[in-house]
Amino acid sequence: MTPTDVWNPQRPSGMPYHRYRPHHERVRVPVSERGWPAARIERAPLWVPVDLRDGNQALAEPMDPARKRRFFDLLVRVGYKEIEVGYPSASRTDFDFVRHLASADAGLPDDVTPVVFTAARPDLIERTFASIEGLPRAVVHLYVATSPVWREVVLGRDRDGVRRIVREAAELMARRAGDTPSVRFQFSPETFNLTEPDFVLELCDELTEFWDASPDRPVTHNLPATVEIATPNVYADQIEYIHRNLARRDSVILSVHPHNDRGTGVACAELAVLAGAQRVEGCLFGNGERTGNVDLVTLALNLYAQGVDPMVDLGDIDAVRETAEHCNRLPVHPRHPYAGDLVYTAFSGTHQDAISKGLAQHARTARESGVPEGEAPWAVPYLPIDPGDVGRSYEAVIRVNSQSGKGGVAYLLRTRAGLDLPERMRPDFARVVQEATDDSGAEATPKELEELFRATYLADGGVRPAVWSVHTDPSGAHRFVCTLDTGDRTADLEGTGSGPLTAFADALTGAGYTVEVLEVTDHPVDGGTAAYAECRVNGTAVWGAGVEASALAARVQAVVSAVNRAAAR
Ligand SMILES: CC(=O)SCCNC(=O)CCNC(=O)[C@H](O)C(C)(C)COP(=O)(O)OP(=O)(O)OC[C@H]1O[C@@H](n2cnc3c(N)ncnc32)[C@H](O)[C@@H]1OP(=O)(O)O
Ligand SMILES: CC(C)C(=O)C(=O)O
Repeated sequence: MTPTDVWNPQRPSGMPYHRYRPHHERVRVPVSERGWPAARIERAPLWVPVDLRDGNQALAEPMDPARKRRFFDLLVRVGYKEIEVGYPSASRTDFDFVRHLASADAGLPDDVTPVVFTAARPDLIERTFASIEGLPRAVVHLYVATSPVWREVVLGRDRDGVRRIVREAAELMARRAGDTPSVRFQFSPETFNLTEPDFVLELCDELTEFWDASPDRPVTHNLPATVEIATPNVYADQIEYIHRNLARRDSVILSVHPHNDRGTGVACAELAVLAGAQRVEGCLFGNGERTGNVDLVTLALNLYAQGVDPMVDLGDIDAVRETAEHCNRLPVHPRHPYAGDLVYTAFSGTHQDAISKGLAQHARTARESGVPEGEAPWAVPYLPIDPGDVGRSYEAVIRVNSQSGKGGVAYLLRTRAGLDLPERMRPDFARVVQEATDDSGAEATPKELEELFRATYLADGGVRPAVWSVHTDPSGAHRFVCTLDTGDRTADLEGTGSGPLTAFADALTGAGYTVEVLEVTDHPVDGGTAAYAECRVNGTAVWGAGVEASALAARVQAVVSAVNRAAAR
């Protein structure tokens, strides 16, 4: 046995992993300098949603015109300024949608530029230009796959052959656009991440030159991880290499288009921006081919959570999500970053404890510094952003089940039922909740928690002071006089003490209870007072509670509740 066998007992999987080649054997990235590891993202890149094209082409049921328009309006509302609106040569719906945007009554905002997508085929390019006639501005986006496997298997061309397709398409585009500045060009070497970097540079530089790009009319070179196959650092190296070596760099908008096959689309996009990308294409909530395009919502809110303006307004994330779900006919996962139903919810005890302490601290800090809670710096454990910032309420932040602890239970009782249990009482009620949720195996809603609290502490029990009064004599001593109903009989009792409760405890000795009041607190509630008392009853410490119209009645009731709970044990 080697030392490794001691701590790593894993054995060969038996799966045919040898069928796959690592990325570095397929593409060599000639990195000589690497700036991205130390870079920071200090401003948002230009986000370009491609939901209406790449997202749409991945749907079993592509969007109908009404859904397309609804999605487009959402994207405009959120604040996207360049939007890929379709593949007009591919379907009548897409063609008609672009024509619709070109019509006077479409209300295309002055600061929004539609992007239209085309393959490098003359008939498709012609149709694409026919679709944008009358649009005040547009980007025509040309794509051709460039990597060895796609060249050989799909296109049946070598590097020169692909260069010729690109060149001929570019010529036709330039002819159709004339020198109108309202049409700009975009090029995507599809499968960029699998392509030899020198070939990408060759194609991009040639187009920059041929289209005569300038800082006033830049060309967009968009470098897709069409199928994500390497770790994000590799993509970052690829992007940085192109960024450093592109010709006429100030006339090029360097864009990326990550997919998410390895589940690292977001990381690829972020590292690509560190590496020099200025524009990111993706889809809301990561819809798109296979495992999806990179998720633009996550990217924007990741920046937001770092104190960087995301330049899009996601303040009502549920409305954004509902529209995307409706248009795509696909649900967003409950655990989806920032937007899922459960992402601001804690079920587990220690998380709930930390969150409720954090929220209380946040409220205190805001109060003390005189700023609204929604403006105060955010530092609440387990919640990377304030749910309120994306339109989520705090109501669902803490939910109770059998894995919850006293902190979460107390938080819900306080915030949802107005009952602020003293710290030392919380474990007592948490045990009751634990038993109930262990039995049911289900979550306890705030309403159920309140009912459980009432059933545990406030229900009528064995003894009840039917009539009672407290008298204070001039020396300050208290006398408690009551008729105690014990269910099967009543007894007239009287006791004295330094306060009303000690006098009541003294009276209870007449009914056979030795009661010592150990701790009692109260606070106002709607229409009265809630009181909590810990009493030693016949030698056992027990908590009780009362909710009554007056503070004294609530305190007396809390002692009665403790006595009854002790008797029921
Ligand atoms: C990574 C991406 O997302 S790329 C975008 C993919 N999106 C779509 O395909 C959605 C819309 N597409 C369509 O509706 C259709 O594919 C159309 C209308 C564009 C073309 O349809 P068809 O003419 O029937 O061709 P088909 O769909 O079979 O595509 C295959 C052909 O396109 C060629 N092709 C693939 N990419 C390109 C390209 N970028 N430029 C030129 N030709 C291309 C293939 O080599 C193949 O040609 P071949 O038939 O000579 O072998
Ligand atoms: C062609 C580009 C933009 C694309 O959609 C991809 O590679 O996924």
